[in-house]
Amino acid sequence: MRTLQVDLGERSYPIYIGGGLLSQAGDYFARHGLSAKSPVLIVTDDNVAPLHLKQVEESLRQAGYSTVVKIVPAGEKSKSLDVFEDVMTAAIEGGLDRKSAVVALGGGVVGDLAGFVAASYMRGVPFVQMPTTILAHDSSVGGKVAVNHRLAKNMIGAFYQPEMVLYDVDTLQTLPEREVRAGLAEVVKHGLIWDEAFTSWCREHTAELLALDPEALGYALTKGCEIKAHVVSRDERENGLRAILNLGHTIGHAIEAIAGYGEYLHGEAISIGMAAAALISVNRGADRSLYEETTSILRGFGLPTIMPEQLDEDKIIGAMMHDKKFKEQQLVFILPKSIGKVEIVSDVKVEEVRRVIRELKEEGQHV
Ligand SMILES: NC(=O)c1ccc[n+]([C@@H]2O[C@H](COP(=O)([O-])OP(=O)(O)OC[C@H]3O[C@@H](n4cnc5c(N)ncnc54)[C@H](O)[C@@H]3O)[C@@H](O)[C@H]2O)c1
Ligand SMILES: O=C(O)C(=O)C[C@@H](O)[C@H](O)[C@H](O)COP(=O)(O)O
Ligand SMILES: [Zn+2]
Repeated sequence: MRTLQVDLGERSYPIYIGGGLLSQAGDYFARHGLSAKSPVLIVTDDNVAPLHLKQVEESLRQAGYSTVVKIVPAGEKSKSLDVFEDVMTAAIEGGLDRKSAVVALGGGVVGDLAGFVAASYMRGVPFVQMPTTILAHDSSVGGKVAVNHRLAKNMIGAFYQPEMVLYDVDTLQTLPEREVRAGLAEVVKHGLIWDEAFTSWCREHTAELLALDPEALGYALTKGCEIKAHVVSRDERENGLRAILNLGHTIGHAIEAIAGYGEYLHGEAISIGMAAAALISVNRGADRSLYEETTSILRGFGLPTIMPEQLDEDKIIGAMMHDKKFKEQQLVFILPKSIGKVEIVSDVKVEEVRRVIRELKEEGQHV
């Protein structure tokens, strides 16, 4: 078991990464002083519930906690105000009080949704992340919680940090292959923004990661969490540095919104976005090898790097303008400088984006 720390100055919280952690949930709750006198709300989805809910409930019960469970439909569509209201209803009907904890047991969808409930219920109650996807090594750390609006991703949300992250990596063995690939996109992102050596390691261990080799996966997720924790610890509310975690997201979020939530998985959309960001850098003078290396790593994980023909250029641009990264009339892009290094750029012109959308569509015609 490894423990990392997110250090926010006034407070800090741990990320526990290891096997068998869900069946020790109750002990961790007690150790972190979470109240056993108030009911705990476990939010999960209908894929995760049959796999992992029982052990969490059992462990909490043994430690003296009573639980209320809300199971939401699996998938991105559950990051909505409607489902948010359903979870709130479960919290009120379940008698949660200000000392109650909300647990997110699942992937990034459940984490973002339950986190926003925790931030809002009675203006904020304790929150615990129990991630069960590879992608959630990213989403469970750092306190960004949100639901989507029809027009834009993560539009309604808050910064709300958990009490702890309990990452039981044993759960990952049941992930469908497409989710494994999509989750690894954020692992690769962490390498591309911060650590050239880790990016090379990911390339060299692609097969082990795709095969869910516990040792390789444990290393990659610890490294990914470490990079994320480090960045968030330096800039919790995205006043500067934290924006680098958005590599690939300017275009990626637009793809998710215009295609209809869930059509492209988050990891798939940001993979295309990372290819686009590298190509913008190349069009601005970087060596073409930057784009080629980036896309070859992503393709190695079976991730998409071309722009699907059916995605309308004007709609992508329109959706980008609704994103949080469009501010003061400027589009903020994270552009790679070299593998492992990025810069935050706010002078990317819409014409440059149109150009890469077309170029990435043309790439598709050659495959
Ligand atoms: N808050 C953040 O900082 C942050 C960071 C990255 C991504 N996100 C958000 O995270 C979301 C994507 O997260 P995700 O990819 O985990 O999606 P997800 O939560 O939809 O999970 C993916 C799928 O895997 C299933 N699943 C989950 N755990 C499983 C397991 N152990 N075994 C079998 N199936 C399992 C789920 O039911 C779902 O169908 C997006 O909404 C994205 O915007 C947020
Ligand atoms: O934690 C962050 O900061 C990130 O940007 C991580 C991203 O992977 C994640 O998808 C995040 O939800 C995007 O944030 P947003 O502010 O662009 O909605
Ligand atoms: Zn992301």
